[in-house]
Amino acid sequence: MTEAILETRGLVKTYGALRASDGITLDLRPGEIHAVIGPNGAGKSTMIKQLSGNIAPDEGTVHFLGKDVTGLSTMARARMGLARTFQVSALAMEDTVLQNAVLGALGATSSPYRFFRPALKRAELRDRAMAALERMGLAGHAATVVSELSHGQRRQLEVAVALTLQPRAFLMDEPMAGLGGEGSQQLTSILDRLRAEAPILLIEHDMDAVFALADRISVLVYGRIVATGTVDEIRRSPEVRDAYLGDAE
Ligand SMILES: Nc1ncnc2c1ncn2[C@@H]1O[C@H](COP(=O)(O)OP(=O)(O)OP(=O)(O)O)[C@@H](O)[C@H]1O
Repeated sequence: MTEAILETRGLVKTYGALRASDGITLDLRPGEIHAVIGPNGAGKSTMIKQLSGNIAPDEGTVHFLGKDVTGLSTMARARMGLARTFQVSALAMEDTVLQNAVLGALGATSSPYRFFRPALKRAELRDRAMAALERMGLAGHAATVVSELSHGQRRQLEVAVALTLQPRAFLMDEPMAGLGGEGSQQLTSILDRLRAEAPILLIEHDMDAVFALADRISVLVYGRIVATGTVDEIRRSPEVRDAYLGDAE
């Protein structure tokens, strides 16, 4: 079996009597998009926060690149190459596209004295930032202030900022939210290409995007994974239809 890039085993997170994560075991393999779907309140965000390190599980482990990272901070995981995007837009709206990308690249450097680096190093950061912008088709907007970008372009910039981290895996929480049809189609084709760079764990309500992109889908209901399979397997599963898809098709 291919070795997983990211893996959870038996994650449990409780809030009072509520088991928001109830023994979640799943993995993310090289080159894939693994989508996690489920009704509102199923525990998708709680799960992804445990993967990124924003909250600690009560039980269970998270392994990234073969290392147990359960006790590591979000920053330590990010420096290992775990990139989280889209939960809350972290862009500086009054700065330019390039300034945002440079800040992202700066965040990826590990020295605590990074703000005192000589100008020469800054040129490296700038090059890395420009390369990421070029790959997202934003090089022509490098000098544009972020608040002037369209919604879809901001999402592209968020991906570019994540790319400056030279990520080994992406965690994406509802990237299609708030995008119109054209915007989600554009982002869908970007994510489609991005999986070759690093696999993507994708939480998404837009089922068109999920069915178009996912190599595997896991269905989360009341904090438990009730099924994992290919798009066809999940579409055909009566259990999944009952639990989640309902009248979606
Ligand atoms: N900090 C918290 N304190 C108490 N309860 C919480 C907390 N965070 C989440 N919950 C509860 O845990 C459950 C799972 O929430 P979570 O946000 O993970 O679900 P979700 O699947 O991401 O939902 P949505 O699709 O609506 O974003 C919900 O019942 C929620 O009310």
